[in-house]
Amino acid sequence: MSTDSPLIIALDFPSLDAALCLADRLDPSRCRLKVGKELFTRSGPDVLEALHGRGFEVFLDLKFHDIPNTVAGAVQAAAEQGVWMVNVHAGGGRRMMEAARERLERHALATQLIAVTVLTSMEAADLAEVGVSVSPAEQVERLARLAQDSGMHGVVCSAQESARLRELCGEAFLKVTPGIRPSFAEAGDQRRILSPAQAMAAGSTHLVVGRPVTQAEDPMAALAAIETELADA
Ligand SMILES: O=C(O)c1cc(=O)[nH]c(=O)n1[C@@H]1O[C@H](COP(=O)(O)O)[C@@H](O)[C@H]1O
Repeated sequence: MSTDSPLIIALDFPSLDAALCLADRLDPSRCRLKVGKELFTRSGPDVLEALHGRGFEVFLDLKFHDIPNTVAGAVQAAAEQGVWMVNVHAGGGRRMMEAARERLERHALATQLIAVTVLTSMEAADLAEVGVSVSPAEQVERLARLAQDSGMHGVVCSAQESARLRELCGEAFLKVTPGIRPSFAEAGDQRRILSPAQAMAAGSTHLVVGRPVTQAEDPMAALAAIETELADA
């Protein structure tokens, strides 16, 4: 089932059972689901089959970062399992991203391919420690431009950078933004955060929301509260 909703719920769970328990409380016409490293490492492709079988579109968030041939093969493997979206790290460079895009095209695979810029948990001091002396915003701009030049459909960035990337890369270039905190949620380990309504106003095309929904007593009510915040904006 395809949905118009910008919401992607991050299924960050340690087991297939726990993930499906949450998925069964959500509605594929109102959100997509994201499968990340912990869940995929534990469950393998079974989780993709189970979620597709329930009608969800799936973002496989494994943030591939390796030599071009290895990443191209991994992206092809993800796309052949029917995922809606897959990601790589823009820091892997132009040749890596181009190889991934070419591989999808060669096999006529329609999966959305996006690149992570600077993780939303990172701030200037974290970048400085890994030898990047510019601000997170500047580094995001640089990597987003490179990602677009390398044929990516969009990027993962903080919603705080969406407005600038809309100017720089256009409306159609996807801006998938984690670090979303509705009014009822805590920041936790995220650093560069915005509310759902602020993120959409800034030009985010998709909002990744994890704990505010998955840890809620009533996840569907939390999702509905986010929809209300978006509708009232
Ligand atoms: O690629 C991602 O999805 C991602 C990139 C990023 O920069 N920051 C980030 O938080 N994420 C993911 O987005 C989700 C955010 O979850 P919450 O912080 O619980 O809302 C997690 O699954 C992260 O792995």
